[in-house]
Amino acid sequence: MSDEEHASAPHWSETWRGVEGQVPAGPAGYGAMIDTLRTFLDDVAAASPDEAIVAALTQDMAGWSSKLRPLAVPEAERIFAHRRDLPGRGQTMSPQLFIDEASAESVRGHVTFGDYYLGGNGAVHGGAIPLLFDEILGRLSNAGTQKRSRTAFLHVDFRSITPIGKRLQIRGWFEYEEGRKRLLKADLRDGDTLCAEAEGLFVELRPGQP
Ligand SMILES: CCCCCCCCCCCC(=O)SCCNC(=O)CCNC(=O)[C@H](O)C(C)(C)COP(=O)(O)OP(=O)(O)OC[C@H]1O[C@@H](n2cnc3c(N)ncnc32)[C@H](O)[C@@H]1OP(=O)(O)O
Repeated sequence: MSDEEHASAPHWSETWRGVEGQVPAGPAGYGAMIDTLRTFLDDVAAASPDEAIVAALTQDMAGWSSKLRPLAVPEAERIFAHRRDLPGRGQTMSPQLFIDEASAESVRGHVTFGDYYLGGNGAVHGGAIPLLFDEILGRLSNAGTQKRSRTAFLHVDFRSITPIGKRLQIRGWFEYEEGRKRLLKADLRDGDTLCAEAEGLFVELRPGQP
């Protein structure tokens, strides 16, 4: 999918676009590069390569690292994880989250964990699921306000295995706000099956707090 198609696809609602503000300009094709990287990581995880492939791949990857290293920039100028117009914010640490509907109070989306996120026996790794919840609730907590917050705690209950390779539904919503504290909840479902649910406390940062 091209960057232009990403931008017009219904994965990122106009509502969140409005409340999250501007996204950094990046080179054309950045989203497609990240998609390719995701597919690559899934392929690496699923493959059993021979010695020749391992040697060639190691050399190719080292070559790309030496091209990228001199291009490193300070955090504020980075594109990776800052492209909020792309599913998964243009990063590969957590799975590609598609936002289907969002407001300042709630969000609904879908996600498919690739082979890269496998824990064992077809189930998603138990550390990847809190990452997804932190991502969706962290964004929701900050949607609609200039007052940024950080996760103080994130409680996750794993209710049944989360399958690899299936399109799953995720929801997040505000429970209440009390002073600087914002309590949010989320759940992750495979059709009618509840896979996991989360409760997170997000605390609004004071001026100057990192
Ligand atoms: C392009 C980018 C896109 C952006 C898109 C980004 C999406 C991803 C977002 C991910 C967000 C993250 O993962 S953030 C990274 C992970 N989180 C962190 O690193 C946070 C580390 N912790 C901290 O910095 C701090 O502990 C804070 C900010 C959370 C709170 O410290 P503080 O500001 O000094 O506040 P403090 O006075 O202690 O607490 C305020 C109130 O909250 C309560 N409180 C505080 N912590 C807790 C706690 N763990 N459990 C219960 N209650 C707590 C206190 O009792 C108090 O209640 P009362 O007495 O007032 O009733």
